[in-house]
Amino acid sequence: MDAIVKNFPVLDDTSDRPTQKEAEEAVRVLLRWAGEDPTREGLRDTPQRVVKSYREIFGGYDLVAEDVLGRTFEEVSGYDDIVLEKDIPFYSHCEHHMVPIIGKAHVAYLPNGRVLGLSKIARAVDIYARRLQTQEAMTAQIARAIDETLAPRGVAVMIEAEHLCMAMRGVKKHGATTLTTTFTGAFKTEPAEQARFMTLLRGFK
Ligand SMILES: Nc1nc2c(ncn2[C@@H]2O[C@H](COP(=O)(O)OP(=O)(O)OP(=O)(O)O)[C@@H](O)[C@H]2O)c(=O)[nH]1
Ligand SMILES: [Zn+2]
Repeated sequence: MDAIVKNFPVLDDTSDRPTQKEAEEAVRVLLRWAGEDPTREGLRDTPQRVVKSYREIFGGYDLVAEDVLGRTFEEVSGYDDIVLEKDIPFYSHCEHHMVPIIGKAHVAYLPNGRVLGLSKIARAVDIYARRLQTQEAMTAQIARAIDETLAPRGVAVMIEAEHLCMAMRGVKKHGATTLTTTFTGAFKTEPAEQARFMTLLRGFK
């Protein structure tokens, strides 16, 4: 599992990164390759816009989920039962085709004294979504980041998503959904806890 969970090989030395101008030139090359004229009025600012947009949708490479998840607190009157954040919408891009993956993440954990700010779970989901991904890796990465930062009694992550590389091209199966899960701790070792996670997900759909 370690290979796919490991943080992405984000460039250590930022000087290895192409400049904004080089990235814009790459977009111009793709436009010409597709048969377009990048100098026509409608496309003149497109390379700049694409790079700006990529900066946002691939912004997860510059962020560390563990930093976000590090903000925890324990004043919850002894609450120690399941916390489930469901239907967290996300947009990612598959690493094979760089085409969108559109889905929802459901994330639960069993606290061990400390809890996470609710928004931090969604922020962590976004950090991993805003990288090139496989759904399996993204699921495992979210679970591992929460597991290692919060040290809860267990983490359960389910992702359901549509891969546009399967819908708009290739096999063209629009509407097919992929489900992936990662369980750690009690969710992995105790079937009853895993069943409770599933029931809570189904129960409120
Ligand atoms: N397991 C997994 N596969 C994915 C994911 N996203 C895309 N893929 C698959 O990655 C595979 C890449 O297959 P290749 O044969 O190398 O590429 P391709 O010729 O473009 O394949 P087709 O999509 O079948 O046309 C395809 O089967 C995709 O459906 C993902 O998140 N997880
Ligand atoms: Zn793909």
